[in-house]
Amino acid sequence: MTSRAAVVGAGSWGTALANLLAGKGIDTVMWSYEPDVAQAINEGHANPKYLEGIGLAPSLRATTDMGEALDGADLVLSVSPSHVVRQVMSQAAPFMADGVLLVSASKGIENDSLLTMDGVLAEVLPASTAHSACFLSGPSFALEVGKGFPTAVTIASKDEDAANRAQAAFQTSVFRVYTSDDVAGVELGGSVKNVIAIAAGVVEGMGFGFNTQAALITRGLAEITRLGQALGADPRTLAGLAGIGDLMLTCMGGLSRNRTVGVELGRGRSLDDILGGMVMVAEGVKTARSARDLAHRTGVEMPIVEAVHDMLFAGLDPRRAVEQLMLREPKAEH
Ligand SMILES: NC(=O)c1ccc[n+]([C@@H]2O[C@H](COP(=O)([O-])OP(=O)(O)OC[C@H]3O[C@@H](n4cnc5c(N)ncnc54)[C@H](O)[C@@H]3O)[C@@H](O)[C@H]2O)c1
Ligand SMILES: O=P(O)(O)OC[C@H](O)CO
Repeated sequence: MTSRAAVVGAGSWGTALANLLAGKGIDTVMWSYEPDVAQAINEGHANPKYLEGIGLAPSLRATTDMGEALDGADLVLSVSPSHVVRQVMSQAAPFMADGVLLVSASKGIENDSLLTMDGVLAEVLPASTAHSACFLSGPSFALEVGKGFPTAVTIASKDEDAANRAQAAFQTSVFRVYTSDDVAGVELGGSVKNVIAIAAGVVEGMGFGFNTQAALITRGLAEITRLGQALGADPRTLAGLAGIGDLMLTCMGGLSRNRTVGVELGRGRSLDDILGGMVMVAEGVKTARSARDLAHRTGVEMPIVEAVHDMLFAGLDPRRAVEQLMLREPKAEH
């Protein structure tokens, strides 16, 4: 049973999950990159920068000292933006005790290495810790978890006992946790849906309607499933919470940062301008590069991912992108 948790990352998701653990009576300490965030959590029991309007458990503490955050922890939650996970968890590794339960809740594919977080963590953590690592994903806006809205997620691990322990640590009456042994499916579903959500936002920003959204979500899932299968994922995972579940939430939910980036792109704003005005991370932007590169490497056709990449990084006009997708060579659906 988990008695002491360290949450490495004090953004929206780290704060919501740390608050959930602390609310269960687990002694929980967060590591924050930003001193003002740690101060707000310790003194105001709130994180207004990343989780506005949510009061936090008074027992929840935060520090910028990694050793202090990890001291005595039997569960470590890695929940930084994916492009800094390698660096942050390398810093955390020397403070992690043998046999610690490592849970990762970040969603993304690293540029260049093209690794999802399981691959990144395997390179920076001891083999035994990485082998039993768990990956939490599914349709879960931090703000709604913070408000206690009923939510369901999947935790995948190659180690069944570790998955069961992580399930027990996070399960509450409003946070239902399923287990899975399909790490690849859970990781790829959670990462590539962010790229499709940017496309869904573009469609919204251009003023199109439900027909276009439904087509995009369905064909987006086909791309995710094709890539997943090429990389060893179980297609049933992609038909579950970490696949279609999270894809629907992120493509349709107004709280999504990725969808918001797309809406603004569709309205004609430049990427630099959009990102310059955002405090939080939109993982789909960097993952668009990685997903496109993975598609090329595996020979998997991913035209929506390709279009998002080109709108973000190659100046493709959204109107032209839609036209190109609609006028691809006619084909059978499956
Ligand atoms: N927010 C959500 O609703 C949600 C839900 C599920 C999964 N996730 C995933 O959780 C991960 C974390 O996202 P978030 O939403 O909590 O982040 P966020 O955008 O709310 O906050 C960004 C965090 O990154 C930190 N940071 C910035 N630069 C850093 C650096 N150089 N080194 C270390 N830390 C740095 C900031 O201090 C802050 O804690 C992402 O992979 C995201 O996809 C988020
Ligand atoms: O706000 P987004 O787009 O980063 O999505 C957050 C979560 O991944 C939803 O499950």
